[in-house]
Amino acid sequence: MASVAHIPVPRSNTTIPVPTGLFINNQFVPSLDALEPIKVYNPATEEVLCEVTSAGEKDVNRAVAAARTAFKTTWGKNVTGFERSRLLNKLADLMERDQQSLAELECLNNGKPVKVARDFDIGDSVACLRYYAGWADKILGQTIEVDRKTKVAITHPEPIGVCGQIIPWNYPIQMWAWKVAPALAVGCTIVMKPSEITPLTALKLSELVVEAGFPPGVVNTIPSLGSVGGAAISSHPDIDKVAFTGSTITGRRIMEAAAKSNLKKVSLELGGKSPHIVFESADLEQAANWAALGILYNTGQDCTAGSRLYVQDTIYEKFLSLLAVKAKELVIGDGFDEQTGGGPVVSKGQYDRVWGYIESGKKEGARLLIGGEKRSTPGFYVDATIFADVRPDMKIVKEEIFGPVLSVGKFSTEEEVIALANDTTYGLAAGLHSNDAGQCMRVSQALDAGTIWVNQYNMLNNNVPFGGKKQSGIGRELGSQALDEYISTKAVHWNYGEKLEWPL
Ligand SMILES: NC(=O)C1=CN([C@@H]2O[C@H](COP(=O)(O)OP(=O)(O)OC[C@H]3O[C@@H](n4cnc5c(N)ncnc54)[C@H](O)[C@@H]3O)[C@@H](O)[C@H]2O)C=CC1
Ligand code: BAL
Repeated sequence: MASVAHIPVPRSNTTIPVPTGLFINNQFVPSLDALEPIKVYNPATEEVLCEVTSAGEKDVNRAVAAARTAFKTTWGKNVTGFERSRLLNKLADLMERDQQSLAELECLNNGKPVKVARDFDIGDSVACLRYYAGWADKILGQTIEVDRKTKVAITHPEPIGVCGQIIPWNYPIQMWAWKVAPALAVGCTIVMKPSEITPLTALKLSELVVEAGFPPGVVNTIPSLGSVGGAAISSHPDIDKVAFTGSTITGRRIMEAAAKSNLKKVSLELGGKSPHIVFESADLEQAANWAALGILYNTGQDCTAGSRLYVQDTIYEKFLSLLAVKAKELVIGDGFDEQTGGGPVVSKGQYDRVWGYIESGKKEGARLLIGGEKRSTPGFYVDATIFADVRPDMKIVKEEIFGPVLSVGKFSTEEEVIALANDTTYGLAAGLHSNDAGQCMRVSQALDAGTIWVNQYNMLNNNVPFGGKKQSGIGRELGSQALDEYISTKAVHWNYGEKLEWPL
């Protein structure tokens, strides 16, 4: 029996018990590989919260074997859509029941405020589970006419099999839900590798998987280092599909490993450097709110962060003043205070990385509008930082920072800003603000990204597909499109009348 860590909850006398073993076959078990445990930190205090078991290659093999057995026996094609739907709805109910303690744990491990984790990440995740519960008994095949008299073809949308799911640290619960819900809805089994930086809520959710009544082996959770467990999943010969969210460099490695092993199906949700455009006709007050949200939500640790802002020259200085005020209004601090809107960045590594970019912006001559000063108190906090008058060749304009650091540039014409916006290897998202409907339509058509927001930013819905173009990814999450990522379509050609004349 593996152990349980009791994590103290600030401002209360309570603790949250978190199982720290590997979750395989509905049990928390010790590692077969006996690797160094993973130290898990609180980014608000820089202190260690607990240690969790780190899976090695033997553990990955054991989790895959459990998932394969479940796929062949209790899950896969052996369970009805009605039952998959019932279990997903039950899991959603349990997540909703535990939303406060899950939000507290997410805050302690990831840094995001409890209010944000509870009302947005978990609220959206519960809805995501329910959305895919709704799909589970509606995964339909087709009857395809072949010649009307002697033959017909039937398609069966079958679950693809055992899925490796590798998720990042910026939305630990939400990325879990985005991956797990469509996979379970179609009948796949799962080997889930949470980020080694934020494994706690995935372990806690594993308890809910048992309580909901999922059979052993359907969902397995194995915290591990990316270079160990993540690499073993990507190259595993008995995993049929890998779904990943994270950096473009790791996405490339996963695709390479998939190609070199068993050609498993791959879906990738990768980085971005998303442009956000404000035209002179826009409601400037509203555009400033959305621009602040676009870069500050989740402390900028968002693949869709609107990190390149382009403002029309006629309103440039006025808009910058407005934006500076809005950005300073967001309270970044104690995540257990319900007034707090933003937390620290997730880790020392991420903190150093973001400060490296801030220093580079200063060195390359961008005008520092607000922020750019380190706090002297503990915690990986980075205050809202805005650089104006940036040039396209600056590092802060070209590279994903994943922090609350905005680069603002000026443009004069629609054509000019479309060219600036599309001048990137990424293609995840883009936003524009304008009061001219024709311009909204023209520009949203011209922007080269998987998601375009018009007069808003960063709003996603469970029933709308999400994913990237160019080097921002392959495949789609959310919406009915996400189901396709987990389906292998079988075509049955049926002859009920043709006699074959032989030889030909
Ligand atoms: N698109 C997104 O949502 C995310 C983007 N990023 C970007 O990546 C930068 C670096 O963050 P990292 O934590 O290093 O991202 P990462 O892409 O390395 O980590 C994401 C996940 O991939 C796993 N991983 C790492 N190496 C692997 C490998 N060789 N094979 C399989 N899985 C592997 C990690 O363990 C984690 O679960 C961030 O600053 C940000 O720019 C990071 C996290 C999420
Ligand atoms: N905001 C979409 C999910 C992500 O950042 O990974």
